[in-house]
Amino acid sequence: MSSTVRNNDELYNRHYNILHTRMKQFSKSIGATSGEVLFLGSFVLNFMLGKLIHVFSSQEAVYNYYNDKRNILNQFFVKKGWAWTTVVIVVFYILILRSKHPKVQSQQEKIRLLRNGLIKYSIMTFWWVLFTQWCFGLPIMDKVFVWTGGKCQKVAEKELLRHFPGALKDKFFSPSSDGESFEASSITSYTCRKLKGAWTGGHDPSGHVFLLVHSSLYLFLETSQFWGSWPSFFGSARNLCGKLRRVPADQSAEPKSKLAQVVDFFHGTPHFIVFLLLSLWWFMLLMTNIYFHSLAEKLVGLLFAYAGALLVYYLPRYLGSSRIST
Ligand SMILES: CCCCCCCC/C=C\CCCCCCCC(=O)SCCNC(=O)CCNC(=O)[C@H](O)C(C)(C)COP(=O)(O)O
Ligand SMILES: Nc1ncnc2c1ncn2[C@@H]1O[C@H](COP(=O)(O)O)[C@@H](OP(=O)(O)O)[C@H]1O
Repeated sequence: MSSTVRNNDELYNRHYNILHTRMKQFSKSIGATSGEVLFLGSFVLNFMLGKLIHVFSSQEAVYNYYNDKRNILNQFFVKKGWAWTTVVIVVFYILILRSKHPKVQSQQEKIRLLRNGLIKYSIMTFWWVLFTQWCFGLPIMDKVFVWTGGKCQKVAEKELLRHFPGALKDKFFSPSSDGESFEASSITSYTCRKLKGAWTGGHDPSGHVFLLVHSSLYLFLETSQFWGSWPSFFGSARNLCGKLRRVPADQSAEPKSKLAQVVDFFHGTPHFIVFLLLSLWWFMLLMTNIYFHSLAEKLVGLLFAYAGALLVYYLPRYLGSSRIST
């Protein structure tokens, strides 16, 4: 080996060790593992990557299928994002309970796991509801918008009469200064969209950024307690691909159907389904970061998503609570 290559290797190892030690120190100081710090940080990376792509892409690349709000990934997955997250966590728990994982052997362990899982799911669901759906009136994201001067404007009278008949119209809406349309500051963004109004004038935190980061943090922090290692994860995936491609040597023996092999794989690797959804959420977050909202609005969505995970997963660790242990 030449001395230049050896020097480079030594330099690389030294830098790697410094980075590794710093990372460990930082993780320890905030009560998280190195993997968690990387995962939490990946959303900031996504944010910066989105900005860079937006700035450096040509117009043709900036306008495409993924910034069409009607694209199927947005309408069928993200817009029902909490429901998909719920489906995945339920399937994950079923697989873990059936997998004879060393952490869930006895009946007592299973009950404790389910109880803790349900408590954390309920709090995370409640936080999602408060931010995006309802918070003793308007959801938090819409409250922020209205408090910063935002309104639902340019609502045509025809639309209004269709959805707000009679006295309801006067309760919520007043005529705009243009004299041709109506406006309101106490209806949700959802209602405004239904009325084909313009949701403008305030700081509008990104619901998409919130939902995608909130769901990802929940799935990651909830399932990481059962994580094995990357080599075994990829090993299982490679193994499955090999089995699906291979023609059985003994043609006379009853071969396992491909479907049965895939089912076996999901049983043995319950994290795979979580991995799939996390990949989709990360990709859709990148699309939101490239094409939608202002930087500040996305940052507020991100901070509210971090807040939920801090409350449910890090605060108990910090307080040394044993009631909702992860
Ligand atoms: C130990 C196991 C723990 C898991 C326990 C699970 C228990 C489940 C219990 C029973 C199952 C019942 C079935 C429940 C179904 C799931 C509940 C839901 O999530 S229903 C709501 C689905 N809706 C969504 O997902 C909507 C997501 N969309 C939004 O929040 C917003 O559209 C937006 C923030 C993405 C954007 O807002 P916009 O205004 O810009 O469109
Ligand atoms: N990744 C994505 N793909 C497609 N549309 C997206 C998107 N992220 C955000 N949007 C759209 O951008 C708008 C603002 O999103 P949000 O406030 O939730 O961050 C929403 O439009 P609509 O409300 O008209 O559906 C939403 O559908």
